[in-house]
Amino acid sequence: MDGLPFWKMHGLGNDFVVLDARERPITIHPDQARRIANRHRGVGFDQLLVIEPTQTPGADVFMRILNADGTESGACGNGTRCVAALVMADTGAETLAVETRAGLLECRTAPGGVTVDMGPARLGWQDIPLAHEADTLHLPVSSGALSDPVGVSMGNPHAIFFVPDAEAVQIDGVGPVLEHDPLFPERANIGVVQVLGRDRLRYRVWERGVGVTQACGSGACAGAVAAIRRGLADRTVFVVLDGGDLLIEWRESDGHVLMTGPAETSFAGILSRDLLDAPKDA
Ligand SMILES: N[C@@H](CCC[C@H](N)C(=O)O)C(=O)O
Repeated sequence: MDGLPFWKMHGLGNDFVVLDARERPITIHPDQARRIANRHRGVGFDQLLVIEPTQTPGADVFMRILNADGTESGACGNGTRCVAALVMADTGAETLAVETRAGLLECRTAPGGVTVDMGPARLGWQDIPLAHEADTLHLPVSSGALSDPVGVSMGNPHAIFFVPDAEAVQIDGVGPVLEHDPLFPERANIGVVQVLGRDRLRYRVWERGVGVTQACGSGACAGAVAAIRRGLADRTVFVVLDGGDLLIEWRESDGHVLMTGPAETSFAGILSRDLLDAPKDA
């Protein structure tokens, strides 16, 4: 395979390699994704995003999402803002419909970035999914000082633990244990939330398939939904992540979650052939 042009983008430090497969198909094997994700020998990313054509009525592009460990996810909030910003800058449009495995996401330019309608928060135990029936407002899972989380699917699985001090949680210790808990057959993104006020939440994350990241857009949505379900926050909240703030609204009329935040391009480059050569675990 020849070298491939890419963009390096990020949303609040959650960083992406973005590939454009609209004109020419691009298949990335998990082993290739892991090589590109390597921050010493590759380019480094939290997620690899592939923009693909779509036949779905109403959709402008399809976005494939690969984690740094090569696994695929249904949702990536920060990545959706970045892909939307990139394509909208290219076409001059102010709106874009991005199809993902989790559904069609309407995006529009907003002051300081992009607003994404992340679709409805899904709250059934099969939606997360869980290994067995359980109340998603009080999941029966714990590790160390973390217990009694709320389960939310934003198209990908999230467990949100409420804590008195988010900074005190050793997220890289407890995160991998909880990510692989048998309650989560597809593993889960693990978030801790400290309520700073009814309109302000502090959120830290251990991302499924990645580890600690500076920000997780779908996780910020899940954190807001969890806090609202528990009666701890209003319908519109700022979520404070390591990389900055996102504005999240859980709309009462249709249950959709709206996320607003920045999307930035760091640089453009070419993925070298050695990163793309025949997959080692094909
Ligand atoms: N960083 C993303 C979430 C990416 C996917 C996640 N790690 C998963 O496996 O579900 C975001 O901004 O939402």
